[in-house]
Amino acid sequence: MSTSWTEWDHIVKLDPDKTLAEGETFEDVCRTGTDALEIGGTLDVTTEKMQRVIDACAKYDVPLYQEPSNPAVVVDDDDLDGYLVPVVLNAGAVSWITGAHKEWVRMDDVDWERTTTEAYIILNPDASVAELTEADCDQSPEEVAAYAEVAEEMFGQEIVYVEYSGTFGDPDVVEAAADALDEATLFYGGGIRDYDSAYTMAQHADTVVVGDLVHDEGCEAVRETVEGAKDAKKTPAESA
Ligand SMILES: CC(C)=CCC/C(C)=C/CC/C(C)=C/CC/C(C)=C/COP(=O)(O)OP(=O)(O)O
Ligand SMILES: O=P(O)(O)OC[C@@H](O)CO
Ligand SMILES: [Mg+2]
Repeated sequence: MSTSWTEWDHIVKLDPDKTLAEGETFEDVCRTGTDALEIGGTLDVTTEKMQRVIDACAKYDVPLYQEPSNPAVVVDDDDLDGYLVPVVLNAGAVSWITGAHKEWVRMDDVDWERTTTEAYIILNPDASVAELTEADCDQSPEEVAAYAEVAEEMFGQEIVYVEYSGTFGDPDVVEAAADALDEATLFYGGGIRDYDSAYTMAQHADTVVVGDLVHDEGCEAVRETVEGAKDAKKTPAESA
């Protein structure tokens, strides 16, 4: 499968259960300068809502990935570049580590060419995804680094995702995860709402994920986070 995420600095995560900011369209979202769209949310996602977002984004030139929160919402659609499937390393309920995946393989003819996993480490205990998966969010930077190494070296995962959904996380934790990784791509998501927060996390993470902001504030705010993420990747010579 393609590994285009190795080139991404910024992702917009669209929640099919949420509306866009007033007066904005999916075309506006696609034109923010983000490198890819991920479609997914924890609560109240259906295939119909998923399909609506895929159809609205398909004609623009931005990579489009589904991030299914359970096997029942996976949409089979050629307009998708692929599927990024969470595996929650610090889940309390084992179903979110392998059980849901086993059921998915039983019920679907999985398109492995277009499927890869994201090794989630969930760190905001107040997020619905933490509640759902009964994640143990009490993790030191060293423990998060160890999870990241397990993902890469033991399970061969290509993407590690430090997830603080809904709140801005600890940059030291993200730095520890980054230091633990060799080849895998590090995603960071949670509470990125402006240039500075994007810049700070993109100094450590390979890719920052912006979710709620697109729904709450809209595309102008998202564009600033794209700039922050891109600027953090510039070499000193480029920034001069
Ligand atoms: C095997 C298949 C196909 C799916 C299972 C995939 C797994 C393990 C999912 C568990 C974790 C999960 C629900 C991930 C979704 C990622 C996500 C959108 C997290 C952010 O959600 P929140 O921000 O907490 O939720 P809301 O914004 O909906 O409140
Ligand atoms: O909604 P926010 O807080 O931006 O989080 C983004 C993403 O990591 C959620 O899965
Ligand atoms: Mg959310």
